[in-house]
Amino acid sequence: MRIRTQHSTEEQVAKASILIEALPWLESYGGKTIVVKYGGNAMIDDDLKRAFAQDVVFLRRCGLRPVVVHGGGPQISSMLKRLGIESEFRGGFRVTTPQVMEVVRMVLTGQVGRELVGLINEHGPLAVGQSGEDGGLMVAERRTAEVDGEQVDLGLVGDVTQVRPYAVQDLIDAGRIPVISSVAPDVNGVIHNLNADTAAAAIAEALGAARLVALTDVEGLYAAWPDTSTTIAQLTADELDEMLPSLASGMIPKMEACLRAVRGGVERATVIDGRVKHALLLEMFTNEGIGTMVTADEPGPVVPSPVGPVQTGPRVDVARPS
Ligand SMILES: Nc1ncnc2c1ncn2[C@@H]1O[C@H](COP(=O)(O)OP(=O)(O)O)[C@@H](O)[C@H]1O
Ligand SMILES: CC(=O)N[C@@H](CCC(=O)OP(=O)(O)O)C(=O)O
Repeated sequence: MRIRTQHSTEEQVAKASILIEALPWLESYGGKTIVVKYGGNAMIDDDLKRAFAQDVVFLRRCGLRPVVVHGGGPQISSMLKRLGIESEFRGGFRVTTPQVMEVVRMVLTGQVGRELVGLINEHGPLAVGQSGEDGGLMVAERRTAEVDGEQVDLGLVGDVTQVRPYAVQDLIDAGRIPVISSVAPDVNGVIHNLNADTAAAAIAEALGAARLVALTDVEGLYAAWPDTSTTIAQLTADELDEMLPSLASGMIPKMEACLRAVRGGVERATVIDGRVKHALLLEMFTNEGIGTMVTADEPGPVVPSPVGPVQTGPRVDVARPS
């Protein structure tokens, strides 16, 4: 026998209304691909990592098609420190020598990716790890960064020029959750270090994802960083384009990635606070959402809608398998 704990009617209704608030969003996103970028700075707490894994599984079990693209900047920095290898960031990107590249590849694909796969798979055999190298997923091209008006060399840092999303699509179609690390070869097979936000945007675009959601360690995009009193809730691609030159450090690649995604056909790109437990569920299934949302220049209302992503034509070359 089990005695039922008594709750007030208000408590019961409050619980049910949370589920009911989620209903139109579940209907709207059912069957859609959602690319979630999990950043290194939001993945340093074990409790938060477990909650993140639960959220991703929740999306999949609700009929959405989540794909995780992960970073691991702090984890790379800590391994480099242990190995006594110097590294620096310029314009938000890590200057990557061949020696640093070996560590980046080892930490992202061999350590951070493995850990995320393990956490998701505590809920069932869902996650499959992939690097940008597997199945020729991404092709990189060496890039520079603008620092104080000048282009600086970053070493083996790449931008994404081509995505072959087929292996990822196969996994999604089979009910799996791809977990992708941000390294990729150039056309000569030389492995490059990709900023994970950049990789996530290119993959979201190539998959025709409805949403790109990037978890980070701030509330969203602050209007006048380093002042943190005002967080922008929503802005258009044009408004973001204007703000980009004034942005600092890690926000540069992150907001560039959001811009690229929405200009490439992703309906909305959002930066959310990964320090908040279950931030992903709050963003996906509540009316208010959290963080900063970037929309196309003439955004539709941010309400549940059964219409598919607006396709403005991919900026990355989506190669067909030969
Ligand atoms: N306008 C801004 N709004 C919010 N954060 C900013 C802004 N400009 C710079 N930042 C910095 O960018 C950081 C997020 O980028 P990054 O450290 O690369 O995150 P992640 O590891 O999650 O990819 C924040 O912690 C903050 O220090
Ligand atoms: C070129 C470049 O800077 N690459 C990043 C890759 C990892 C990453 O992007 O991790 P976060 O998402 O945790 O920042 C780096 O080496 O740190």
